[in-house]
Amino acid sequence: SHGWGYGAHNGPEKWEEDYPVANGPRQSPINIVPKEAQYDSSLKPLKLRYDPSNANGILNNGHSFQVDFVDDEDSSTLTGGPISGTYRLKQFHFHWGAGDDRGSEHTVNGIKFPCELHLVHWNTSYPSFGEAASQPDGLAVVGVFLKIGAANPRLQKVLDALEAIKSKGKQTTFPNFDAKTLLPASLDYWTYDGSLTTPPLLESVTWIVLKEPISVSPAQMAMFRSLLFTGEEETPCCMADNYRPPQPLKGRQVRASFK
Ligand SMILES: CN[C@@H]1CN(c2cccc(OC)c2)S(=O)(=O)c2sc(S(N)(=O)=O)cc21
Ligand SMILES: [Zn+2]
Repeated sequence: SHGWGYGAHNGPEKWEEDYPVANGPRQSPINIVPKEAQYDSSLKPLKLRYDPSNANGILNNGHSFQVDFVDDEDSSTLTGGPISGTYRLKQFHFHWGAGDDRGSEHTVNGIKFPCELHLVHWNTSYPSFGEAASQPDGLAVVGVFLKIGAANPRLQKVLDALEAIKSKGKQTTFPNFDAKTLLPASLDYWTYDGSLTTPPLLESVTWIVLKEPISVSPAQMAMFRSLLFTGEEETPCCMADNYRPPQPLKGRQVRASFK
């Protein structure tokens, strides 16, 4: 089937054909220009409380891989920051490049990072994730940049699971993982109103992009790139360059939690 993807025939330039919201007023990702971000002293500190026992499984969904969390209680939550109420952690996943010069979705002053982590949360004022995903304040995604440096031992635990989910549709159990260990020391962030960066591109995301990156080594980047977009029966195609480029700001304001 001609599902969406990141290739020449089904990639980001083609998504508008099936998802016209691709040209909407609050699309993501964007290029962040720190000098143009407005410091907002009313922004609260981010509060991320994750219970490692909520970690459930790890899945190759053919676009990225995601670690899914049990989200039927308020045990792994995001509160504070730019949002009001309580949002539950549903999954985290990554976007990365075939080379270290690209891979992130958000950029900073036009700079691309080799990888970007997204922690997806949904607003518990709605009855379910699916309901929340269609509301303007339904989702909150925390974005964390990865930059080339020393090997990241906390990330390694995730990467060690990838050989079991090499091809599309494969999944395995992934118990007892503390997603907080993937966060940098500083929770300073930029925030703006945006969308999912993959189809269905719903304009329901409050983006919270952390200023401080975490490290990843070249060998660890190679492990991301060892995954396949393709299923076991198909001609193998390495999973990489699974990022949407920055979208027009269309008058939106980016706020900073820090001076
Ligand atoms: C494939 N899309 C990912 C999976 N999801 C998904 C799956 C089905 C329906 C749906 O919307 C109703 C969303 S998701 O909401 O967990 C997210 S968030 C997100 S990102 N890059 O903007 O952080 C990518 C995806
Ligand atoms: Zn993402």
